[in-house]
Amino acid sequence: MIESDRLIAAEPQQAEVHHDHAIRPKTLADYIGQPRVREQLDIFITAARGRGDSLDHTLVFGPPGLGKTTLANIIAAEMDVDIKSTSGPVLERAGDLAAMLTNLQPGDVLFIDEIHRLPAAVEEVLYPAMEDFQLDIMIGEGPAARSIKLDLPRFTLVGATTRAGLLTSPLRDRFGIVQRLEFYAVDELTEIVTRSARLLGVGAEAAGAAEVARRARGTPRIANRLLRRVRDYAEVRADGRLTKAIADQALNMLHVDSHGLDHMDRRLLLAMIEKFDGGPVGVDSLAAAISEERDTIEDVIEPYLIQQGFMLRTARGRMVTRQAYLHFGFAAGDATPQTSGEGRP
Ligand SMILES: Nc1ncnc2c1ncn2[C@@H]1O[C@H](COP(=O)(O)OP(=O)(O)OP(=O)(O)O)[C@@H](O)[C@H]1O
Ligand SMILES: [Mg+2]
Repeated sequence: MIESDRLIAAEPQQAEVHHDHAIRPKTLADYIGQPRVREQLDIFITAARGRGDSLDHTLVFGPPGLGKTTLANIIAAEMDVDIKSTSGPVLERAGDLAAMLTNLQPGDVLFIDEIHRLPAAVEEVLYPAMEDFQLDIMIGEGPAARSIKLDLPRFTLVGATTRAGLLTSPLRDRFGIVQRLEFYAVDELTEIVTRSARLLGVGAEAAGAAEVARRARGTPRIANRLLRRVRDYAEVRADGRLTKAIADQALNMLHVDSHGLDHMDRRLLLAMIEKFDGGPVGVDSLAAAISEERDTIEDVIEPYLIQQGFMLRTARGRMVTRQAYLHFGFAAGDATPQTSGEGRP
């Protein structure tokens, strides 16, 4: 699991859930960035609505905090239907899914988060439901067991996952629309920070918002979290305005470096440099070396480091890049520090 004190953890933290309500975008027009996803969904939604049809089943995948749940809610709002939400690990038995399915109204969105964690027996119930809008389920056990078939209303399944690669192919194939969310560019995150600051009533200068955005690991959830911490700092140490200098001081105090890397990122990269000579190293050895779960490395830590060019995934294992050596003040390929590189933990 993620250490709960990880400021830039991409997972939501308890207290954030209700803060989020105020700043979570509710329409496609308010959803910043992801231009390709927005354009496609806009077309598909407009077309489905024009035909009076439900939207095709939609799979959304991408690293934590990039806006999958937000998008599921937006799809329902834009289709003007209700959304019923659940998640893979919660649906333990076929009956749990049957209860959700029989509760749907025509056109409704059924949102299943972490859909890669659906138990196999539950997933099998989903196939005919998605394809033919039929519920086909066994009830009871032994000689008294019988199978029942029920017609379901046409509904839209929206599935979200951080790891599309873990989906079985029969499940994946049943989604008519597949959207991949990308890390956000700094200017997009700047827009998100500016919007959130306005909704939270924080006076933000453009350069201040940009500084928060630069250090947010390409992730809106982290941008919003850093904004709240910087606001605290600005209120206590200054006049409450978010300026570049205040953002800089606050984020340095919080040990978020100029690339948005935190101690987890630094531990991972430094372990590769110092213990494995830069790699290649298998992900399991790496997980053991930094006492992290393999899943956390694969889902949460490494996608951004790879996207930013600090490390690579190769057939022989993970490797750090020249850029990672330089970031920590090493000469490339040499694990002896040359200068006081930034942000050594
Ligand atoms: N495109 C966006 N524009 C503005 N804000 C966004 C956008 N995407 C996400 N956010 C903000 O980031 C927060 C996190 O997004 P969300 O909860 O949808 O992420 P997620 O992909 O579902 O994460 P997880 O994998 O942890 O479930 C949202 O509450 C919202 O405030
Ligand atoms: Mg989510």
